This record gives sequence, C-alpha cells and structure tokens, in this order.
Amino acid sequence: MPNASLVIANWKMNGNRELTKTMSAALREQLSQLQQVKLVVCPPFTLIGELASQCYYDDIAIGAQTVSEHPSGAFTGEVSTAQLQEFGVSYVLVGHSERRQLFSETDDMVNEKALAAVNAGMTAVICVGENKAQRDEGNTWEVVAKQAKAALINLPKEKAGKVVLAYEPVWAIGTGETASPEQAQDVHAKLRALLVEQFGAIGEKMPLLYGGSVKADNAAELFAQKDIDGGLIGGASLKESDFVAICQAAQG
Ligand SMILES: O=C(CO)COP(=O)(O)O
Repeated sequence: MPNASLVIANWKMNGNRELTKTMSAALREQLSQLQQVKLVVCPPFTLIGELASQCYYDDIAIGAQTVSEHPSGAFTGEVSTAQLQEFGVSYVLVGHSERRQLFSETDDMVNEKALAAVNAGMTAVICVGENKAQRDEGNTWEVVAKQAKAALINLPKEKAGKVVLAYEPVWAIGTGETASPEQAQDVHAKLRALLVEQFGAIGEKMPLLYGGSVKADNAAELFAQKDIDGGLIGGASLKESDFVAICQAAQG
C-alpha cells in the first residue's frame, strides 16, 4: 500500500495566473480526502503571491524553486529567504539538477542554500541524482552520496525536521523514462542509511522523495516502496487531473 506523506509540484518555468487558480481549486476540492499527504506547490517566483492568496486558508504549502544563499544585498536577480517568507513560502527546492547543470550551482552553493533555508525556518528540499553516463558506469551511489553528504554539511540534528531529500535521477527527468520502483528504492534505502548516520533515529522519519517522470499511472508503485515517502513532480504537476491523481496515489 502506498503511504506517501509529501507530494511537491515543481512547475519549473511553466504556468500562469490562471493555473494558480485552477490548480488551487482542484487541490482544495480534494483536501478532505488527502489528509495524510502534505501538498506543496512550487510555482515560478512571479506566481508565488497569487498562489499564496489562493491557498491562504488551505493546508496547501507554497514552495520556491530556489533561493539565494545570501540574506540581502547586490545580487541582481536573486531572492532571499526573508523575501519568500513574506509571501508565506515555507518550502524551497535546493540543488535541483537543472540549477546544477544550467546555472552552475556547485555542491558548496547547494549546502549554503540549504543552510540559509533551514536557518530561516523553511524546509529545504535537497535534490540529488546521477546522470545517465554516471549510472551506466556504475557510479550512481558514489555520485548521489557525494551530493547528499556535501549538501548536509553543518546541518545540525535539531534542524533535521526541516530537511527533505529528493532523489531525482537526471536521466528520468522530463524524459518519460522513470526509474523502476526497485532502482529508486535501492538508492532511497542507501539515502535512508546516510540520514540515520548523520541525524540518528530521526533520520528514519525524514521524508525521501522520488522525482523523475512520475505520472498518474506509475505513482502508486513508486510510493509503495518502503523508503519512498512521496514525490517531486514536474510535468505531471501542470495538469490538475494528473496532479490530483498522483496525490490520490500517495494517499493510497
Ligand atoms: O524535475 C522534476 C521535478 O523536480 C521531475 O520532472 P518530471 O516529472 O517532468 O520528469
């Protein structure tokens, strides 16, 4: 039985004001059926205010897709934790593979952003994942472990409740090629052990999300895996019926 507890929509650079309305309405309609699942929507920065106003009275959390590691200052184009919090943002994606690849975010920057987020009281959703060549060469765990360990440096135990890890194999993102439930579980089990090593018993409870071509028709079997606690959803989070179906699969 799936027993996922957290489903996060990552709209990437998609969506408009209309989608914030239709999506929040669709989710609101389902909320009473989805009581075990925490729902988070991460729209582009410009839509955060609009979405927050739609979701104000609901149990739908707002997330950002990235955040500056700096508190304020001359960082043109960047947005700080405090600026996000002013709009009710409580989650932030950190180190998404598209940020790492297209915007040259390094492991050090990912760590600084994660620290900035949790120190501000936000939940950091730290993304890790190998590319196709790394998997083919048998280096999946080496790559994922290096990213995860680097991202978690200096994160104290008392902040563990504000940390989520998302395993997103790069080769599965936006490709329609999903990791099999077994492939995903294999990495998640190792990530679980890594969390327990760093944070102790609370590591058993920290959410581990899978992302990469999660769809309405494959979500349930992924969420049924022991160490898969939910999903980080890209393309399928842009259509109300698809995203609602994935949330329902999480509820089980
Ligand atoms: O990158 C992702 C979520 O952050 C996954 O994207 P897709 O669901 O479109 O593969």
